[in-house]
Parts: sequence; C-alpha cells; structure tokens
Amino acid sequence: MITVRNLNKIYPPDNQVLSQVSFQIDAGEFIAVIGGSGSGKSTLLKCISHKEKWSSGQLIYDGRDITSPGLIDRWKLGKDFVYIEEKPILYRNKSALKNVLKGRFYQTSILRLMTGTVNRDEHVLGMDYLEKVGLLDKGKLKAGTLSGGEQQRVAIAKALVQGGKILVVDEPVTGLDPKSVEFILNDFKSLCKNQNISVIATLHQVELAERYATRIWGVADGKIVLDIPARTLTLREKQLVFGQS
Ligand SMILES: Nc1ncnc2c1ncn2[C@@H]1O[C@H](COP(=O)(O)OP(=O)(O)OP(=O)(O)O)[C@@H](O)[C@H]1O
Repeated sequence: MITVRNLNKIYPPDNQVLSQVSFQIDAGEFIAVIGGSGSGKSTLLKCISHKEKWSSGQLIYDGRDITSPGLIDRWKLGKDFVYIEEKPILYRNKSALKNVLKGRFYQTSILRLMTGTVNRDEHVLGMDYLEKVGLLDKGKLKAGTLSGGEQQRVAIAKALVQGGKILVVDEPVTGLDPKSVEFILNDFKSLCKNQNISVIATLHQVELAERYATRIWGVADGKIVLDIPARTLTLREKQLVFGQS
C-alpha cells in the first residue's frame, strides 16, 4: 500500500536526521516504532504523514508515485494519512462530539463548515465513533475537561470519522495510566484487524510493542535498523536499537 524509498531528512543547515530510509507498509499493520531519545522516531512519523517536508526520497501510495503530489494527490494524502500528536490538538471549549465531527471536514459543505451546525445523521455518526473508542457517555463534555487518555481517544475517533486509512501516532500512551494504555493499544489492534487501517505509533516501552503490535521497527541514528514481525526481542536486538547499556 505504501512504499518509501531512500527517504532523507536534513534540517538546515546540515543536520541529517533520517538517512536513506526505505520500507513498505501493508494495510492492517500495526507498526510500533521504538528507539532511543533523539534517534529520529518523531521525524520519521512526521515525514510519513507529510507534516514535515522530505529532503529527498520516493513515495508510492496505492500504486501511484506521488513523490511530488499535485493538488488532488495532496488532498488524498491529507485525508488518508492522519497524524496524531502526543497531546492532540482539540478545541478545548467544544464538546467531544463536535471535535470528532471536525473530522468531517473533507465531506462537509463550506456553508456548514462556516456555521458549525450539526445535523441528525452527523450526530449519530459522531456518537457511533465515540462509542467505538469507549466514550459514548462523554460526547457532551468539553474536550478540555477530558483526561489525557480520553483526549487521545477523541482524536482517534476524529481520525476515523475523517476516513483516515493510515494513523500515524506519536507517543500515544506516554504518561497515561495502565488502563488507558491498554484501552488505546487494544483499540489500535482492533482497527488494524477489523477495519484494515494501518497504525504506525512510537512506543517508549518495548514490552508494549512486543505485546500489541504486529510489526516492530527499531530506529537508531536516523535509520530503521530492525524491522521484524512483533515478538519478544532478543538482548542483541535491543542492543542494536538502544546501544549497549
Ligand atoms: N524542527 C527541527 N529542527 C531542527 N532539528 C530538529 C527538528 N526536529 C527534530 N530535530 C532534531 O532531529 C533529531 C531527532 O529528533 P526526533 O524528535 O525525531 O527524535 P525522537 O527519536 O523522536 O526522540 P524522543 O524519543 O526523545 O522524542 C534530534 O537531534 C533533534 O534535535
């Protein structure tokens, strides 16, 4: 579904953060990205989701080379690839439901976008997605009053309403309590399995990557040095990714 060849990212003037990164991603994969601090994980995620401009590299998506996307390709990239940051940007004073429905941007008329009105069908749709992430009873609450884990789940529901096919999520469970961690990672697992969505998420705890993901990427010095189906890593593999300690 996605093929990336020789992706390079250089921050000016000469900080090469990603070097010659190549990979393929299939629909339905849950890829956990692990690696030491400063190894380039976030930069890789931002490049995959086109939040950051690439310095060079080739991108093939759904069989089309869109390395230099035109207007329509850019629209498709914006709809299909959703980047969710550690602390998702939500409208804090708007309800969880209204935040989720912001994902309808790509399907809503300009008039309704401007007036912010929500019709019955949209209301039901938004509540359906809130139910999928276990927040049915929180739809009316202001996003700013929700916990960190609940805000993450609102952002996930919004991405699903948008019709996102590739969720790129930076540190989705950092700082969350164990119950929220389990909820979110199980949610990713079932989205991949049941809806063929691909999830690429950085995880700081190797055990979580081993337990929940289908594939593990280990990043060191701006390269993917480990790319394996998820399983318990050997000591040697951990050393390859994190160095000797
Ligand atoms: N906007 C930027 N401008 C210049 N350099 C940057 C920028 N963003 C990241 N970098 C550099 O890229 C390198 C990798 O950063 P990145 O955030 O991708 O690492 P990371 O593996 O996600 O780290 P962490 O686990 O600590 O979040 C760092 O040396 C950082 O200073």
